[in-house]
Amino acid sequence: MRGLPATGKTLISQKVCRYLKWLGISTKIFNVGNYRRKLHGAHQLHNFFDPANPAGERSRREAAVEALNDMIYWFKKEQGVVALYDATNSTRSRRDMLLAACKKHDIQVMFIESVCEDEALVLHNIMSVKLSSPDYKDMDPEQAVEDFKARIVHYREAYETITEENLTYIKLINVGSQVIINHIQGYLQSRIVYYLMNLHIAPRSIFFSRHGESLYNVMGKLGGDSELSARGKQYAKSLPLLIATHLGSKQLTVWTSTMKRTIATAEHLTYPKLAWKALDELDAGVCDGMTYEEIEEQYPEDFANRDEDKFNYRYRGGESYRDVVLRLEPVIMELERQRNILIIGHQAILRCIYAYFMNHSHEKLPYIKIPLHTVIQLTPRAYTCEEKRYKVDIEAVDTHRPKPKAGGAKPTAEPIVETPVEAAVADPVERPVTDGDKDFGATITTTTMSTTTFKDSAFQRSKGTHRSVKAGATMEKTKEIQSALTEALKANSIANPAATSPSVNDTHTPAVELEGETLHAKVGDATPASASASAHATHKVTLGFDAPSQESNVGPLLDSNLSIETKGLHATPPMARFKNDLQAACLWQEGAEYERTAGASPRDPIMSPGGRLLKKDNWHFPD
Ligand SMILES: O=P(O)(O)OC[C@H]1O[C@@](CO)(OP(=O)(O)O)[C@@H](O)[C@@H]1O
Repeated sequence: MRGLPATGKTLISQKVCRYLKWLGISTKIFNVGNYRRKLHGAHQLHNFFDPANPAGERSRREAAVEALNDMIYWFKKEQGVVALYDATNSTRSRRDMLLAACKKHDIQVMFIESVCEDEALVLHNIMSVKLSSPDYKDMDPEQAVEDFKARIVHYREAYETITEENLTYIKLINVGSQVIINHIQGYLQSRIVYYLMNLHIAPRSIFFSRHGESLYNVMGKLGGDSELSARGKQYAKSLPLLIATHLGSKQLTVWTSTMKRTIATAEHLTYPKLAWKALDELDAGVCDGMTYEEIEEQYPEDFANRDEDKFNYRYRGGESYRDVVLRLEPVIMELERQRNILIIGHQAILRCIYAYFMNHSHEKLPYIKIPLHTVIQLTPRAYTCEEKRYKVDIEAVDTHRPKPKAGGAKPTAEPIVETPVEAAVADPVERPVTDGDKDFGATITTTTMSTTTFKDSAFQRSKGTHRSVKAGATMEKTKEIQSALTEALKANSIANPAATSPSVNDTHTPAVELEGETLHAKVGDATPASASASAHATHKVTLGFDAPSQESNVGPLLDSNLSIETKGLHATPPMARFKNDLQAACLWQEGAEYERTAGASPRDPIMSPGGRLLKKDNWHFPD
């Protein structure tokens, strides 16, 4: 970070950190102010920061060096991916020190400079965050403001803005009203730039509500696309008054998913509406339309795996919470850009979005309580979000399944994350449907979002560090299997010189295809080969990747030609959801084995019990 005191550096650091961690990228803030307070005590008055005060200068440099050392240690020893070095870094000499240390340890540096010429904004920042800092604890507020202003003057005397053309930087002028970017390279840097360009500090609230109770909720079934129950419809009618009570006359846009239950819940709201495909509920794949009990009975191993690591567990033919986070990334970007928004969504979806704003870990995220018939209002404050919950007095089933206790015991009644209801709203009031309301059905538009594909090498590495131990073990096992397979395929290739070549679309496309009973694979540098397998046998399906190009440098975690076998994994079969998504392949976990039914037409669509079309159309899962 770079910038004079009270220009929003800490706020920016915290937001970037929260965003990257939510995406699963190992990120940490190193705040030099905290090191200074620890080494030299809080309560330092403005002359400590005077560039003409050599003792102060030495002490401040000492704090900067300590923070820098810790940061480098974190990169090296804890496999950190993005560190936010939060300090003014206002002089060229401090910048040079930082650059030299990072270069020595092969760390790329991107400067984020915040320039704020708006005096009123700086004063607001001093009042809202600086006065509550330990630096001014027990000091008269007026005196504290004066002291802080004098501190800014000292920094301004020595301030040297970045002008070096060879440095990577983004300058945010007056909270992004002007943005200058220089030498931005790679996926992560451009993602951060895009994120920063979307931020604003205008006051606003984000409201969340699940759809009204659905018929499937009443039956305890997951997913599907069912209608609202009678109580759910009643909740939909109560929403306009509830929202108006807490929003007043401010403008609002309503976002729904493309599923019937969220669209029906928004029916009586007279604000502009938008239906996002990206907001559709977590896809439970073959379990879509089942109850938890049915899943436990029919897929006991999967059921246990999900309880063990709910964030990473991916339903057969469906999604994991991790997949959903990635799919929601464009929604988060848009939310940051927008003002007042009401999202009418689903349990899993709202957990992911709520976790982003409230900074919850991936472990806690899938257990966050988002009850039916409750509106949650989040209002961003200086470094946090203020939360209010309004529970509507219309009964609804409880769909929250808490994390089971270790040792296979039944779920505890205690959720991991539960926010108390802070405010309740009066009884819902029915309002007659007006002509204006009816028109809104037609104004709903559908935006189809595609899954984000990550290509940045640092990101790939960070995903690797988040693989569970099990997944790591799988990678090891995979290498063994790969070499055995290589041998088998080579032998087959010699025995069968007419073997056909697999189709390879790009460098990250799995170079293995199943055709009828034949597995085509490209292994190593060997000529593409094919291997036959006998009918009715359980097939081991192997994914192969072309060697990553030099530039993409996916690092040591993904060897070229690494294959991943689905036996022992419960991931989506290859070439289904993430055809070109290398990182998704790294996240597969262990689970049950797939079987392929010989003779089933590869083109026969397979529907989930809840009526969702399963995407891997040539696969059959054991009953
Ligand atoms: O991840 P878990 O806790 O199973 O919750 C997700 C489930 O919540 C449900 C309800 O059980 O969401 P919703 O009714 O909000 O669409 C299911 O559709 C979905 O599969």
